[in-house]
Amino acid sequence: MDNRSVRLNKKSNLLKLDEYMYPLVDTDKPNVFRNLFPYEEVPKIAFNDRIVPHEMPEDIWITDTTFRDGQQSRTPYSTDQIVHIYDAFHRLGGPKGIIRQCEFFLYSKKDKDAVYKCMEKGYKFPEITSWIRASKKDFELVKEIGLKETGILVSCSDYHIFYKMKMTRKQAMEHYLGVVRECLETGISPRCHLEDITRSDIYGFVIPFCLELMKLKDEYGIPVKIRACDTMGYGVNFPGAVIPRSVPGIIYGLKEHAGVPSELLEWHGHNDFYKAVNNSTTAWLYGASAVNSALFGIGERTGNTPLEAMVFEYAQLRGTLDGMDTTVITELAEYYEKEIGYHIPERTPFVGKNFNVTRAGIHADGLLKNEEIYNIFDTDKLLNRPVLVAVSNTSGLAGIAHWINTYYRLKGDKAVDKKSPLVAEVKKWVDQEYETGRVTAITDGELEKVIKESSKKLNVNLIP
Ligand SMILES: CC(C)C(=O)C(=O)O
Repeated sequence: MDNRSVRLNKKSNLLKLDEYMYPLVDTDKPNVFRNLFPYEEVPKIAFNDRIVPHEMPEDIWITDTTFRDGQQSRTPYSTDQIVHIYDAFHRLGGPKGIIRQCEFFLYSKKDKDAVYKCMEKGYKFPEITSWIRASKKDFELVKEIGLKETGILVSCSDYHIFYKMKMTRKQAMEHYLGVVRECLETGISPRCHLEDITRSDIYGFVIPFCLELMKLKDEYGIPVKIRACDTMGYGVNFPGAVIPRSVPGIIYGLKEHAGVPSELLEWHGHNDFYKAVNNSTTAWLYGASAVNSALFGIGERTGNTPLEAMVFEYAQLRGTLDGMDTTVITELAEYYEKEIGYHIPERTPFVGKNFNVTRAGIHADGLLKNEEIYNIFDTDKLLNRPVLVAVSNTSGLAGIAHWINTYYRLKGDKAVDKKSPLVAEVKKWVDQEYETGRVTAITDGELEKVIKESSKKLNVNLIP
């Protein structure tokens, strides 16, 4: 006789044997997956060829950690800067709140001031949420400020449990459940940050732990969120890769075996292996409603999933921007460069100075005939960034005129053409440069200088 109990799978409406109820596997020694992470060698990606089905939730959204993970890795923002960026996120995310939440530290007076000032805006989105030390006093503080949810660190790999916390899995789980219960007792919804999930024992620790968390959710009738943190960027999205590195495998396990509903499931990625964006999109595709990100990817070490990238991933997967105003991304990039003094690397997609600049003569020639040939989309319309053709020995008068018009945003009767004396003067300088043996590209700064000098010489005032 088979004594295992049965439970209803809400999705398929079929009764399933509780063989999928995973007990905690307490161990004496940490499982550090030496086969995948030999430390003195490059980590390995192994396959078992188990294929996980796609299951993108009906609603997906982006959450932001610019003021938490982002700030951890750079000079803190001033209160005014935080309020400015929060305001921009509100406009960028649009009325449907695709940028759903922003998380804030609550440690210092400055942190709290920023929260109060952002709350004063009265915006529905992004919701303001917090990150605190997991203590009763701090839960009370969250409540006092008037927030509904807080992040709590529940590191889940044996690297953290054994080496950092010096605990066993059982002790760690009991400790975390006690903290989560305390949080729920205060009436605050906990967001459990499962740090280092891509090096953790998914079926021996993560799933049994999340099953307990879901029980607490039901007991208190308060949402308990699971944030799967790929702390070291080890996650991969290749079909058939093994857990704990497989993003589809982790999301599948959390949903199907721990019973975490999509709307309580969030992915938090890091970019150590250049995979942050793809892994986050993969988390959406396999059933997490939320992906956590930071503006321009600014976060610990190589950074987090860039928020602006997920805006464009959203639009590509959904076929609509759903009310997001993408031109705010360009405003934010200018604000970072001019007001915050943060230099965005030139080749950064969507925001770098050169992201839509064509340099090669042959490409520039195509672009001048029809910009769609070498531009990813209408970057002028969507990002307020007209496509730019860099000036070189092959530019010709038309290329130089195009550069001047786009760089200085001259339109209509203000625009110059190839008959303009200013254009001829600049071309004279460019030709001289290459005739005297120059082999490098001409920079924007050099052109600005020549244009300024030529305008003065010709006594024209075309440039704003
Ligand atoms: C500290 C934790 C929550 C984190 O940000 C991460 O795992 O990346």
